[in-house]
Amino acid sequence: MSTRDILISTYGLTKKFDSFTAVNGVDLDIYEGEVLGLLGPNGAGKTTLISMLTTILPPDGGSATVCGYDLTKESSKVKQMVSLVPQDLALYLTLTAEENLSFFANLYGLKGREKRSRIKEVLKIAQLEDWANRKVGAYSGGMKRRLNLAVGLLNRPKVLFLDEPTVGVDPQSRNHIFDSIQYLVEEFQMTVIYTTHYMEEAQELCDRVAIYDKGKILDLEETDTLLQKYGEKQLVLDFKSIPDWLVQHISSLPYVDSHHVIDNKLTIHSSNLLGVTENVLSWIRTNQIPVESFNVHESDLESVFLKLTGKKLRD
Ligand SMILES: Nc1ncnc2c1ncn2[C@@H]1O[C@H](COP(=O)(O)OP(=O)(O)OP(=O)(O)O)[C@@H](O)[C@H]1O
Repeated sequence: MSTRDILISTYGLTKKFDSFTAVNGVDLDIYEGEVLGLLGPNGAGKTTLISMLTTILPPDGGSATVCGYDLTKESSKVKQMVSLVPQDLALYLTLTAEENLSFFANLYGLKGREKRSRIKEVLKIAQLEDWANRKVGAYSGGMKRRLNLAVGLLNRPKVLFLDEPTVGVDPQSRNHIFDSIQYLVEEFQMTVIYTTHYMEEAQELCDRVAIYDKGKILDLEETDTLLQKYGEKQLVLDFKSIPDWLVQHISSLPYVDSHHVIDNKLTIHSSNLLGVTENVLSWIRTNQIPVESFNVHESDLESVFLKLTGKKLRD
């Protein structure tokens, strides 16, 4: 349990579109200065949840506080504390990055020296200083996303919501986005809520990950804890053909928790991947059973998601 301050709390937060419930009674505490991953497939309701927390959509049920302010009764205060970097790009392609930022800075009421220094600051964070005077139409998809992030930082939010910021982004820009997030947390103790359906990103970037599906949080823990609770480590062996006696004997070997056979592929689950691999391979060698190939799979958030929902993240 963290001793850090809770910055956002939701209680039964709900959003419906006609008879369809997109967010279904979400209870959630988010700590100050953490990067929280909201990991779920397309259509899980991630955008809808963060749209409510940034006052873009009104909830239909439940309640929430953001930075101590009530989400519905004090929505204008909440608005000053948060920023949402949306999936869709809201940029003017015929203007330069600096002109785009100037336009959005005006909307935030920034003026004069403060406006100029804020624009400089966000261009630096997004690592776009060298491109500041180029028309955005000439930018790559990844650079546009970084500029979108820069726009979202103009009001120096306490809480930054990033909605799938790396979809369709080249690896270099993805790394820039990750660097920017780490800088924001270290330099400004910013709280970041990061939605994604890429488990590698959640695993790499986030302090805690909420496994989210069908508008519900199924579990929320540090990544390592999720992996320990639900992760499956597997040894997969491919044979030309599998003798029945082999399958019958395999469960009696040390560290074999469970196993199954599909076609000529034997999958063994174990909490001790090294132990099971040594034992199974040694037994197979002793019995001179020809193996076509073998693979070991460490547990990852994909297997956590599979365990909790019965389906893959990107079906
Ligand atoms: N304005 C709307 N009217 C009706 N249904 C909506 C609306 N907005 C979202 N939905 C539905 O709510 C569900 C959740 O959508 P949401 O965009 O929140 O999911 P998501 O997890 O962010 O996925 P994606 O990454 O695909 O956007 C989807 O089934 C979507 O079709």
